[in-house]
Amino acid sequence: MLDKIVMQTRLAVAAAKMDEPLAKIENQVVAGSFAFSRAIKEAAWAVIAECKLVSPAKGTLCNTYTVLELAQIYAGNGATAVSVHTNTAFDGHINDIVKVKAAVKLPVLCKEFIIDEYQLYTARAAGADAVLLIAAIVSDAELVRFLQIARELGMDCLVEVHTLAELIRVQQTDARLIGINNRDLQTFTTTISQTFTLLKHCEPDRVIISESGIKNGEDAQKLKTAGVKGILVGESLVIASDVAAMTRELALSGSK
Ligand SMILES: O=P(O)(O)OC[C@@H](O)[C@@H](O)c1c[nH]c2ccccc12
Repeated sequence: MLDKIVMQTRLAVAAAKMDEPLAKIENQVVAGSFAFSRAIKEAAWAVIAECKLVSPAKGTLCNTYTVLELAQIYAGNGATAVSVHTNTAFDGHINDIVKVKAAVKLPVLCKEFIIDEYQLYTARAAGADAVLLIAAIVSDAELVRFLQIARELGMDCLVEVHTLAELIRVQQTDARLIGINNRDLQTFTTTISQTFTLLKHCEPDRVIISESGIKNGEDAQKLKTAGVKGILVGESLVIASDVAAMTRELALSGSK
């Protein structure tokens, strides 16, 4: 699944570059102000709420709300930041970032499969405050380079790991924000115990976010107690019968 998405992303980036060369986008880019990491550090408990309408494994998750409506519900109910999928495998589009940024004040994370620096520029040009960098799909050299470019663009990186080997690689860089993905991107199965396992190996000065498979306030509470700074939640929010109430549950249970 991951390989297929990455391959399609490479093709999409190549096509986008032909359409709009990097030189052109570079002119439109205004540097950000690291609003994402600031919001997370200032929060006692950070909830990054994801607008995820479609998943490649499960198909349509939500057709009750648009990306914009979800972002507004999250913003009104205690979320710290909003995550917006821009990859076509999740039915996302880079313009969704533009729309969300125009409507809510919260910092926005661009949820992409970043394999080329071109995507860092398009994310920032759309207004993203942060991007996801998935350790499994980049080399060590790319990771360092992407972190550097994002910093120059005033954008934060949430660097995602799923295994101990990836965590060790990432902790050799100066990445501050590390996301432990509870989902195995090869099989798409999730278990929050992945966070408990890897947390023991995290250096104290890294800010850790637990990602995926978080079902409710009880899971959030356990993760907070274990020592993570926050959570990234998509599916449980978008399938909830009351999205606003679920957002509040996740936000409040972590601060108990
Ligand atoms: O919907 P969930 O299980 O709450 O997960 C959200 C988020 O963590 C997930 O969308 C995600 C995190 N990293 C990824 C990388 C690729 C695809 C998806 C993801």
